[in-house]
Amino acid sequence: MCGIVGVVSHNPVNQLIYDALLLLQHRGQDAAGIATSHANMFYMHKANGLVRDVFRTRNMRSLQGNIGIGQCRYPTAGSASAEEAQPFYVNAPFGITLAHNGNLTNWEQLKIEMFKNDRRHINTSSDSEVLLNVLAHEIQQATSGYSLDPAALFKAVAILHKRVRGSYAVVAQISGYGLLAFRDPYGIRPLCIGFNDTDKGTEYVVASESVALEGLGFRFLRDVMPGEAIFIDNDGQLYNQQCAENPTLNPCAFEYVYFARPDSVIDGASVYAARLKMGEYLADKIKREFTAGDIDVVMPIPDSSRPAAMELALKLNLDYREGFIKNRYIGRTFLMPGQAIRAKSVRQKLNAIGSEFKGKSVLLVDDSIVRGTTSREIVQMARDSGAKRVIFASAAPPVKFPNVYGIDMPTRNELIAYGRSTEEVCREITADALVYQDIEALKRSISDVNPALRNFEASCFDGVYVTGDISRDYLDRIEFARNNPQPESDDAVRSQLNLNLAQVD
Ligand SMILES: O=P(O)(O)OC[C@H]1O[C@H](OP(=O)(O)OP(=O)(O)O)[C@H](O)[C@@H]1O
Ligand SMILES: NC(=O)CC[C@H](N)C(=O)O
Ligand SMILES: [Mg+2]
Repeated sequence: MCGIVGVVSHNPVNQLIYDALLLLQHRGQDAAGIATSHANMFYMHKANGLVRDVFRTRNMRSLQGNIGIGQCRYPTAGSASAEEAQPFYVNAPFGITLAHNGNLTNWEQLKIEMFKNDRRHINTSSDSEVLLNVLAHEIQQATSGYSLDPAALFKAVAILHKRVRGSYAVVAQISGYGLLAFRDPYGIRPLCIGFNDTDKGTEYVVASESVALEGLGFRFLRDVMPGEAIFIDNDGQLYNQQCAENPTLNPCAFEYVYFARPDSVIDGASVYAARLKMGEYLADKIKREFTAGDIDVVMPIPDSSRPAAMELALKLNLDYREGFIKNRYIGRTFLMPGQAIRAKSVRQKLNAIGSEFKGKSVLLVDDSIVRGTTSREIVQMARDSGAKRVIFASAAPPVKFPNVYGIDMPTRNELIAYGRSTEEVCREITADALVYQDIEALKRSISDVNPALRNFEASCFDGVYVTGDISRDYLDRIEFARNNPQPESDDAVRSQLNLNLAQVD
């Protein structure tokens, strides 16, 4: 669930892109990169690590130009090696750099096609490098002569939509021309546009979340529509075109549950308001399943569950207390690579305030339970602190199915709710009782905020894959690949694990 940003300005963009990446850091903690362009030259710096660690003053100085793109990465395909940090670059046609949020489901097939038919060599196992090469090839095909116009770019994106499967929100920079941005025809991953009027003319930002626009002092213009492409030329002129034949909007429900920042608005729905609604619907269910007196106090598991837990407590007329304090220097554990570091980080990240638990029946609320890493540790911490009874509630339904659209959970067995009933999950996390949100209530939580949103990509909850091309065979294959990693990518993952352990030690 990477964060991407593209800026076209009348002034240098390096600091703007850096600031936007800091605001999108919660979407990807593994690697970060920026590519700018000036006088037909690209300047790029990317590496493994958090944004604040990747860019030194000397790197920032070298990133010249009034146009550029950036990305913070949470790997879902290929490996976590620095070679697969983004943006990616190809030198022809024109010179293109690209940053991608999402996950392609036919990238292996495309990689073979690219080599056999299009004579393009792809040097990593990143789906995003494949995506860039498809784009480059189609721009080459759509262009006649030496110059490029928006119509040719839109034609290239239209053909790309036909070749590429999966989810993709993209920003790409074309040397000497401008910034191209587009979103897959199902609108799975978010992408929005912001603008700022200056005395030199309008400048634009395209970013994964509206929080990045606001943080830069830009105003929200609109979301990029599913299948739509936007082109902003170097002079700041904006062009747009619908490039898909049957676009439909199916935003990822997990963005609203966990990934996005609560202060973002995605596809017209405030993430914060949706999380409050999740708390409200979950409270209704708890009211049905418990009697007054069963619960003394409601506590959130920081950070992401806070709005839901707060609203739930309000609806149940119960005390809301902060029983766990988060270490602000530890990142999001779910996004960390490998189970060992995730488990270690939960204890480093959260610490209980003993007095809040002693002799009480506590209702712990989290936004979701995925692998159960957090909930297992937290229930134990509550008990160690003297809780009389520990009830756990999840503002999202059980996560039972692999995700193939940009959340790194390709194997069923890693999901604690796979093949288990609610009672069995409850036993696994050693809670006294467990309540999950219902899937319909989750969807309603988002639709209530924006009634125009009726369809969602919610495959990890309901097993429905909106792109329609995900077979049982495909799921078995990605599961096998994850359980039997190639020796090279094994090394890359190990070195990344060490790097992340060094960060948290
Ligand atoms: O069942 P699990 O596999 O543990 O995954 C779910 C947990 O991971 C996330 O927290 P995270 O620490 O990533 O980030 P947060 O601070 O935004 O809550 C999420 O909010 C849950 O707490
Ligand atoms: N989470 C994402 O958006 C990942 C982008 C891309 N699939 C990668 O692995 O780099
Ligand atoms: Mg959490």
